Amino acid sequence: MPVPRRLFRAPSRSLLARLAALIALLVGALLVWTLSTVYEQRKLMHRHQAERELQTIGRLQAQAVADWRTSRLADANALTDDSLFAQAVARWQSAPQTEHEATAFVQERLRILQERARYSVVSFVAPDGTVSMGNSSKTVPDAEKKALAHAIESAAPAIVEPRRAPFFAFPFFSLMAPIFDGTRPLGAVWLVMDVRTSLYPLLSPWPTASETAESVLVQAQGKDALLLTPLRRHGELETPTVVSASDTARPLVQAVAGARGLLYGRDDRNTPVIAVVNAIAESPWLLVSEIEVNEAFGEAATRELWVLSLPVSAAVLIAALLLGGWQWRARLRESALKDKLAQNMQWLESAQKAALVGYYVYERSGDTFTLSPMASELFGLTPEAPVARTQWLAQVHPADRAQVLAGLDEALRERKPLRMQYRLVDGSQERWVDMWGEHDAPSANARMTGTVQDITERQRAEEKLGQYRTALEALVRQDPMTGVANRRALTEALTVEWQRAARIQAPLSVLMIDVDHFKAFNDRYGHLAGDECLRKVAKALARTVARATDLVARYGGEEFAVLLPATGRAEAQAIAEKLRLAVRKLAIVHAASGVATVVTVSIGVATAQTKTAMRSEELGRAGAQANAERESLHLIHQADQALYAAKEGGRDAVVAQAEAPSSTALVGSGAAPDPTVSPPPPRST
Ligand SMILES: Nc1nc2c(ncn2[C@@H]2O[C@H](COP(=O)(O)OP(=O)(O)OP(=O)(O)O)[C@@H](O)[C@H]2O)c(=O)[nH]1
Repeated sequence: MPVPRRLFRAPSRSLLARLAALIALLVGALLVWTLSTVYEQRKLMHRHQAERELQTIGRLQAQAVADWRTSRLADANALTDDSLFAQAVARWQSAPQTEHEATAFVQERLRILQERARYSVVSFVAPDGTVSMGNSSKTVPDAEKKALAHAIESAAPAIVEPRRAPFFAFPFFSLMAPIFDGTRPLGAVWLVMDVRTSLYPLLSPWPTASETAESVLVQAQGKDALLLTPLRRHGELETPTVVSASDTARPLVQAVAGARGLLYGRDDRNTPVIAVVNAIAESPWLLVSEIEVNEAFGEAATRELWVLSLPVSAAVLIAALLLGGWQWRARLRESALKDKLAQNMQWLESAQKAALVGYYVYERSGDTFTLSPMASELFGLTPEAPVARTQWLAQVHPADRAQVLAGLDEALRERKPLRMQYRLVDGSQERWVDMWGEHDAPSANARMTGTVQDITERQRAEEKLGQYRTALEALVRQDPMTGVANRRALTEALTVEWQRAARIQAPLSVLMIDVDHFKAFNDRYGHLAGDECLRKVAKALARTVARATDLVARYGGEEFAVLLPATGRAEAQAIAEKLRLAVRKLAIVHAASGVATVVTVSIGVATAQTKTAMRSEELGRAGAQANAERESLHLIHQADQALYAAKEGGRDAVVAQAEAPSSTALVGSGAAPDPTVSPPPPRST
């Protein structure tokens, strides 16, 4: 029955593996995309956070600087607005030698101011710039002189921006607080503050221990930026430091140019920085707070990268573990399969040994056989080494070699399955093998694989069985008492011979032989003697018929029949006569016979002149068989009638059936021709 084709075919393993790889790739890409998006968002968040922090710091520092500056101005204003102090100064100036009280008052006031507000220098400076009181006695520097003049002129404190000057060993910030006696300028109080301990600390507080964050105060000098406080990396300002306006990338320059708030730029080392610019209220100062971009959120970005790479690493680790596990499982399965295969091979080997079956591979390219151990044992060759065709052929029985070689060549040439049985030479013995072979799929190097089985025992058993069968068949067709053929054998043989005779248009004769007065013989000599008599008669008959194709049969009781193929009427009669005489010659005493003193036989002869072969063929195979059986019986009947006539004629005689008036009457119609003698009366028994 044809196997129905499956509508759905299970996908192959390689397709599944490719699909899994594609899905893994897509999942990986999605994961990377998600993580990179999250990373970018978090990076932005950190940037905003850093920017906010910087803005807050800048604002706080600017406020502190503004407060500081306001305080200084407040101190100066307080002096300028202090009329008592101005009067005391006026008195002191008018009579410095005598106005001790005024002098002391001025000195005390200045001392208190210095100690309270921690000024480095608090001196009174005459309008010409000479320090006339306090812990200095020199002329103030030029900048202070200018400020003094400006302060007197504007009647308000004047500021000299922070700087370093040879007058002091430290960078300082100074104010000139003008003192007036009414409208007359008396001079000014010079307030000097060491900015290292007062102003600088206001610029240094950062919430984190930053390495690159710094704040610097700048002031416009034309279009350039003048540094009022030092850059952290550059140390103390020894000389006025000016950053050129051409250096537009620097936040300091951008601040001077008017930029405020948050901006990005590069520092003097061209390192990207983020800066915030705050103007100091009521002053020309600008506070620029900056930090390297990398420090502001580079680390956070790196940290984020690390954090976000964790899921990726975990995924990769899990994937690696899964892959490893899968590989491990595959290895285990492979090893289990190998064990199973080895076991199966062992079983196969054992089964092959038990069944005496081996297998082989025949490589056409090299004309070699590779034999399994069992096959090698069968052929008596070395196992597992390729065997040349000639070597293999040498093991085949010489009588079978040509046929075996032709069979193999034909199978190879016509790509047919191989099937042959042949003998092998096994020392002095012969062994039979059954060899099967199938071709592999078409390829350049044609291969044939197959089995070879030792069938010697089977062959022997079959031979024996054949012998038994033949013997049995002979027994079935043999009369056990006399040893000649029985009635069944006669009937079969007669049908066959009749057909042959009809085919070759040869005559066929049948003799019916009956022992005369055998009842009387039995009665006289007993049944055992009767049996012996029958055996002797049968032997005599069998001995007397000449040809191998003649068949002597015991038809029943004391009656025998002889089938004489290709024997005409006259010849049959002659043979019948010889048989009759042969029985007589036995000389078996029969005192009770009314015919003779010895046992005699009567013989009826019937001959079929088969001119009807054509007609028989026309009947067809089954019809011819039935016709043959019918005509055979008819022939026997005719012989029997002739025998009857012989008995009637006095016994110990041969009577032939009468010549047939026409051949058709004999074979086709079933109507029996008349015998030469008139119909005999029933035989006496
Ligand atoms: N001993 C012995 N007798 C047999 C055997 N078969 C048949 N008979 C006997 O053969 C005898 C045949 O007798 P009948 O048929 O009357 O014929 P007949 O006495 O031979 O007389 P005719 O045939 O007329 O000459 C019978 O008595 C049978 O019992 C056998 O196998 N052995």
